[in-house]
Amino acid sequence: MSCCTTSFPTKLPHIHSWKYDVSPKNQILGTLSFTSKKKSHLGFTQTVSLAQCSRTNFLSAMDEDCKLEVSSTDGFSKELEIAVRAVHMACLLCQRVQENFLSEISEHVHSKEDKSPVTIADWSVQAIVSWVLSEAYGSENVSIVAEEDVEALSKASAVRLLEAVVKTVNECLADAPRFGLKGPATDLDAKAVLEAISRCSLAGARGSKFWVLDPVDGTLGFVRGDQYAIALALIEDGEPVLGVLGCPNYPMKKEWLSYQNGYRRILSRLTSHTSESLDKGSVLYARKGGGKAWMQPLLCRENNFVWPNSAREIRVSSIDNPALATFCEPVEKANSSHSFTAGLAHSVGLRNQPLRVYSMVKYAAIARGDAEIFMKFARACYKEKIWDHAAGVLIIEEAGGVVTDAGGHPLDFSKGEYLEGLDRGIIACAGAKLHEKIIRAVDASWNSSSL
Ligand SMILES: Nc1ncnc2c1ncn2[C@@H]1O[C@H](COP(=O)(O)OS(=O)(=O)O)[C@@H](OP(=O)(O)O)[C@H]1O
Ligand SMILES: [Mg+2]
Ligand SMILES: [Mg+2]
Ligand SMILES: [Mg+2]
Repeated sequence: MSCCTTSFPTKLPHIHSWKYDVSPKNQILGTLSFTSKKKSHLGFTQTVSLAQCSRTNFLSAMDEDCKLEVSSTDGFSKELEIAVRAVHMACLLCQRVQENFLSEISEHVHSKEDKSPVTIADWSVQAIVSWVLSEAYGSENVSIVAEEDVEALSKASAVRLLEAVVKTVNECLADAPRFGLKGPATDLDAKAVLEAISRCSLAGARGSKFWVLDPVDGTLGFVRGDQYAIALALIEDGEPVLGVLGCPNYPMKKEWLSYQNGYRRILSRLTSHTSESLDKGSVLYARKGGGKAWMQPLLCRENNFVWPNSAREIRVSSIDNPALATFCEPVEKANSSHSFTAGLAHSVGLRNQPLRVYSMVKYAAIARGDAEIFMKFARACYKEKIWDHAAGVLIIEEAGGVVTDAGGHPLDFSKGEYLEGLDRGIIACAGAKLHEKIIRAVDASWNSSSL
């Protein structure tokens, strides 16, 4: 990641370690990472543009024991930069909508044909991500596959609903400059919003390069005031190459995840804390092949929405002893068999209670090292969708983890809307040792299961 310019610090009293790299032209470009003994700096990454800073000047400005890390700026940088910003915008949009929901849920939640919930946040996020990507690359050059369509929104009876979506979209796009993005010259009208949503057609899922978006993953968690995620990935030749996961109710600190009684409770705890804990959410991202994944706090009103944002590298947990490991699974029994995973947990020697969390926040928890295993075993008749997994899979892999189906095969993102050929279920682990144990346990107990 590069682009954002900040002044280069010449006096660094708090910095105790740096890593550095220098481009062939003797210039330092990219992301400057540092660690510092000062608590507020610890583990953070400052994104800077150092194009004007020569190696000689730079080295002489450093303390002797300093190391500077500059991430490589390859072809994905601009795409990742824009995707991260779009997801940040989407997170703020969802936070605003969720706050309104908590007072009048029933008026805002609509049922889709399959009886699953959909809200103005799902449509609005799809519209703004589609709009931002199309503005950046030209709509004819961008292919996006996303969960929602405009059928319900386009009905004559849905006029008020559509108005609410248009209003939410425009409020969000008005904030684009805060994120270094250009908003529309004038507000989008209903036609433009519907067009942005419907541009994300499933047909794109068969191309060689396309974006995959779940505008609100875990809509049930969202309407219940609990965890949910915004998931954006770029697929190239059937594999995720960029992944961004926005987790608006999953702050930088692990302990908030265990609050399963909803957002209200989390909020009341947060407001009684210092400004540090006012970060209510996080955005995780990774690029394929870098072997690194990152996490940023959400910009928030209390911090005056300052961009560029800081980022911290994340890594999976080093725990490989099942007795110490925690596994995550869906909240809803209908989405994954709790009894089958309970049997697996017992046979592998997992002792901790399962962490039941809505949405791809489960993937985020593994990537951040807050849990070690994620398992999902849906009913045989259910086909997993690519947007429910693409971003999370890449982020876990780049953070050092392993994700496969229950047969140990990588998930196949090359066959359209669904993860075709998925063997039984999905298993994500912090490390290969735990992963092998789970795979073996699935084999041993599958035939006697009713799945
Ligand atoms: N029957 C069934 N079986 C398996 N999976 C299903 C099923 N129905 C839905 N889904 C998809 O699950 C997504 C939410 O998954 P979660 O892991 O978050 O489940 S849970 O909400 O915690 O129970 C959810 O994503 P969203 O629609 O984006 O919320 C669905 O794509
Ligand atoms: Mg849905
Ligand atoms: Mg989903
Ligand atoms: Mg969704």
